[in-house]
Amino acid sequence: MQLDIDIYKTLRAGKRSFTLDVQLQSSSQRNVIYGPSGAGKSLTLKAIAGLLTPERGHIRLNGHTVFDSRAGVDLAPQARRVGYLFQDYALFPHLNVRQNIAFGLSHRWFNPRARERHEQVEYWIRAFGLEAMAHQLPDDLSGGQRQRVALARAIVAEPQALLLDEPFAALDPSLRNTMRRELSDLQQLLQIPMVLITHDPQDVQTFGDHVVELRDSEPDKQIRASCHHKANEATSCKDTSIR
Ligand SMILES: Nc1ncnc2c1ncn2[C@@H]1O[C@H](COP(=O)(O)OP(=O)(O)OP(=O)(O)O)[C@@H](O)[C@H]1O
Repeated sequence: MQLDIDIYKTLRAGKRSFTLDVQLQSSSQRNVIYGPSGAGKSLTLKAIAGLLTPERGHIRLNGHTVFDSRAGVDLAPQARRVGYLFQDYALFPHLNVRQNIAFGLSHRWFNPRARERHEQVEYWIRAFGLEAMAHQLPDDLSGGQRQRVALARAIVAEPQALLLDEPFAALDPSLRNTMRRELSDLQQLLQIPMVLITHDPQDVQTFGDHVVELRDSEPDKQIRASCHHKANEATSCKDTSIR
C-alpha cells in the first residue's frame, strides 16, 4: 500500500487537551501502529477512515488523496473505500450475521432485510464457516465468530485498505493465536493492504512489515511517530519523519 499521512489535530475535553501530530509514509502492505494506551493510535485510524477530521495536513491512500486541508479535499468515509474493524467489533445487536455482513455493502439508511441475499455476503459466510449461524444475532455467537462476522463486514465491499483497531484484544489467548493466523493468511490471499493498531508485540511480529511507534511525549501531550522495519525489509526507515 502506499500510505502517506501528515496530520495535525488538537482535541479538547474540559481542561484536558491532546495533540495528534503524526507523519508516516509506507509502501508496505502490512503496517502496524504500535504504542501505549492513549498514544493516539485509534485517532490516527479514525482520521484515515474519515471518522475524524484533522485541522490540517493530508492523507493519501494508494495514490488517492482522501484528505487535504489546503486543497479542500475531505472525502466521506464511504467514498474512501476502507474497511474498518472496530476494537469491540461494533456489530449491530438487532441484526443477524447475514444482515451485519450485508451492512458492509449498504450505503442506505435502512437495514438490509433478513431474507435478502447477496453473492458477496454468501461468499464470506461460507469462507468464514458461518453458514450454520447466519440467522443468529451477535449475542448468540462466540468471540471468534463475532470477530469473523466483523471482518467479513469490513471486507465484503472489497475495500482498497483494511483498518484494524486491536483486532485480537477481545479474544482469549488461545483463540487470539488462531485468529491472528487466520487474518495473516487472509491478508496474503487477498493481498489487501492493511493498517493494524495494537499494544501486542506478537501482532507486531506477525503483521509489522512496516511498524510505526506512537509515543506520548509529556508534557505537551504531543504524539511522536518513529518507525522501524523487519530486518529483511527493503524499504527505508527514512520515510517516516519524527517531529
Ligand atoms: N473526542 C476527544 N476529545 C478529547 N480527547 C480525546 C478525544 N478522543 C480521544 N481523546 C484523547 O486522545 C488520546 C488518544 O486517544 P486514542 O483513542 O487515539 O488512544 P489509543 O492510542 O488508541 O489508546 P488505546 O490503546 O487505549 O485504545 C487519549 O488521551 C484520549 O483521552
